[in-house]
Amino acid sequence: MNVDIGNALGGDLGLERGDLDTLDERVADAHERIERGRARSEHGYAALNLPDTCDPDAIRRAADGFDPEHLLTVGIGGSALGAATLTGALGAGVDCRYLDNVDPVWVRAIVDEVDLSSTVVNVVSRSGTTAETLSNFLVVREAMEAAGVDWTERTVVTTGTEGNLRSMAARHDLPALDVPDGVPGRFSALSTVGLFAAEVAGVDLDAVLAGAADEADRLAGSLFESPAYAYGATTYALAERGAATNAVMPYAESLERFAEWFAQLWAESLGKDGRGQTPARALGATDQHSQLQLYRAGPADKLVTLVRPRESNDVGIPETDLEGLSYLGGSSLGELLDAEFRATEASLAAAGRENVRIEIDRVDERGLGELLYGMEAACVLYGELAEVSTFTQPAVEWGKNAARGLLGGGEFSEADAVTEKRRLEVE
Ligand SMILES: O=P(O)(O)OC[C@H]1O[C@H](O)[C@H](O)[C@@H](O)[C@@H]1O
Repeated sequence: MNVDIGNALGGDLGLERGDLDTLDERVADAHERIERGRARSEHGYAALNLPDTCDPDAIRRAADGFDPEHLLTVGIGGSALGAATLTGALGAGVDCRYLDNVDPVWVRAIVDEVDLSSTVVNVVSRSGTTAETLSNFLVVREAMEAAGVDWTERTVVTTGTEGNLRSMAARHDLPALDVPDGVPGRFSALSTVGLFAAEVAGVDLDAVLAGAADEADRLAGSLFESPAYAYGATTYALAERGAATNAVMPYAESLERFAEWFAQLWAESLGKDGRGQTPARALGATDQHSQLQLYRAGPADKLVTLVRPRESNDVGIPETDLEGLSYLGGSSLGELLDAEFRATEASLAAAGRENVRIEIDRVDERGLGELLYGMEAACVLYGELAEVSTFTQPAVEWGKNAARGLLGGGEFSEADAVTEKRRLEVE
């Protein structure tokens, strides 16, 4: 992964090279703290050891013998987005669907659409208690029974060492993968959680982990020596100067889910104590024709993160004698995309709007391993610099408790707030 922070300097928010030189002393301290956490496998920091600790053979064993047409991953948040990112970018072999919402119309449509007799279901929940995931799984299980499909033959469970799902796996003798200790959901893409779906979809897990390991080897005590830390430190420094939003804009359709995964990582990890940076999702070149207006000419409170592969397959643009379009003929869609990318980057910089360029060589296993690991390490560094508790999500838990209380799942004081809702209705 290559990170170019040149356009983060000298813009409207006033970040200069000297500021980064000063910040670098704090990066050195933060790096030491991170390395200490990794050495002791502390909660959260353990995620940065996954390139070494993840056992791809265990994942391959769990997937062995399945050759499905469809893979239905039932999970939400960190239990779906890592897998969705990897299979969205790399998994061409199998139709991968993610039941990560409980919209009844949508769930019913998916369950009706797939051939359940040729589907593998991976139910994923670290806690084993997430209402959306368990409810969706019960719906899928019932649909399989109704279709005469033995769900116990087609279900793989990924969960913690205890909880409802673990007991169900034991009761029905289902293949079960462990969510590793100390790895929060949004940092679990490079574990059993993200990699089972990838394996079923034909992704080379060793190459993903090798890419991640390369990025891990590049963590160092200076932001100028580590691409991941360059990104983490720069985003932090810009946020401190008013970059309240970080718009992540991959220039590859296959990386669209990456922006979604990044949004959870950044929002849930860093949105604490009145601090944080709002992740926005954009896609190049499509969103040049919509959101870019705001990014270039709206409030100067944003950073745009442009992400792209350096190489990809290309499609030639046929010659045309249509007036005014002949310049396109003989060129290619790849050249057009590249020109759009560089033009957007320059247009933001010319308007004083900070942007960062992140590149991987290709959208392949190694590139995705580098990118996912690099962003996780960047996030952990940002959290250290901002002094927030990166690996917790109390605000999310509050909402979960309130919903559970409303559904009669126990006494939760948070549910009381629902009845106290302020109203000012206009009809
Ligand atoms: O894996 P689970 O325990 O089902 O959790 C799934 C998701 O639920 C919560 O809302 C957390 O905030 C997320 O970080 C987590 O990824």
